[in-house]
Amino acid sequence: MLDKRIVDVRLDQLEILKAKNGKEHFEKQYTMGNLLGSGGFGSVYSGHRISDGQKVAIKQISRDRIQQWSKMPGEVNPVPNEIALLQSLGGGSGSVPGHRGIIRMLDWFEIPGQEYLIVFEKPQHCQDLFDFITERGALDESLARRFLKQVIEAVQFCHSKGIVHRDIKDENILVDTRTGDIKVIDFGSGATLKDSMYTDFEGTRVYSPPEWILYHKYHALPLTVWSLGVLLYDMVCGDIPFEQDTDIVKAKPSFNKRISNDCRSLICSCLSYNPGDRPSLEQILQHPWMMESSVDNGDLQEESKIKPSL
Ligand SMILES: Nc1ncnc2c1ncn2[C@@H]1O[C@H](COP(=O)(O)OP(=O)(O)OP(=O)(O)O)[C@@H](O)[C@H]1O
Repeated sequence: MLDKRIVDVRLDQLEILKAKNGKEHFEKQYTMGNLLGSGGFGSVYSGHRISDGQKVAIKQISRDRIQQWSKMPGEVNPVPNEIALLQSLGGGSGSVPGHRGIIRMLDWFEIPGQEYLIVFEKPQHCQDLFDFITERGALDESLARRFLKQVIEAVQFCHSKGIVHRDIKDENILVDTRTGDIKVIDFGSGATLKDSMYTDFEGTRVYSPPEWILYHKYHALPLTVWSLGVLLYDMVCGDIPFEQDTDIVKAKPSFNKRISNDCRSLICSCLSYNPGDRPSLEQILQHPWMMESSVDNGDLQEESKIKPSL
């Protein structure tokens, strides 16, 4: 005969599942609007929270696209790794304080057998950095510095929480076009930070370092720093430095724009062929180019006067 306590616990778990799961439960709280973007792992829609009208972004990930699952405290079933990482970074119902440079997960839902819906804050006046650069062309160095500094601070926060993003790139950075504040998004390729070697990678190949292309191995910090080098080049030159594997493994970016020697030296040191020759995040922040003064709290629209195309 079944122990009554076990039956009660199972029924409690069922109640939790019923409360958390299901499209109906989602639809009572949120509405879904236009497609904002889609990528390898899912589609992202705009939407709003019914209770207060707050604008949100809703990421829909179909179950069969999910590669990594995690056990999360308080959850009966494993959840997509992305949800577990976002929760550790202060999202969802967790009590961990978040970081202003990292997108906040507000909620998530499982649609059993089909998909997951992750609800994010949607900053006002935001545009991803890929579109921002596509519209404006290469950014001036002071704006690139301002963005890079914020990205590094967000990445440092992730590392302090034991998480590595592994897909830092322009498409995964949202810019508030009024204030110049940025938020890192898309932890779908992230992982727990460890000192040992990684042999799996779901990030973006053109942002990945020679050691991944050649040997399918890398350490978290040099991988991150390489991607920051690609990102900085992309911001100041208007496009990424390498398209082909053969160019990545040469690790010799050629510069099609006039940029300062200090900026060039920082890019080249992040894009060092040997992972051990790349600077740490702290060393990047101390680099002479990063130390140059820029209008840190300035209004982005003020700066945009330089480029009347906006
Ligand atoms: N919180 C958000 N607020 C506003 N826009 C967002 C938000 N999250 C994502 N987007 C938009 O949706 C796009 C895709 O988001 P995201 O990178 O998380 O999805 P993905 O399916 O993992 O994409 P990929 O596979 O290309 O990395 C982003 O580039 C951005 O333009």
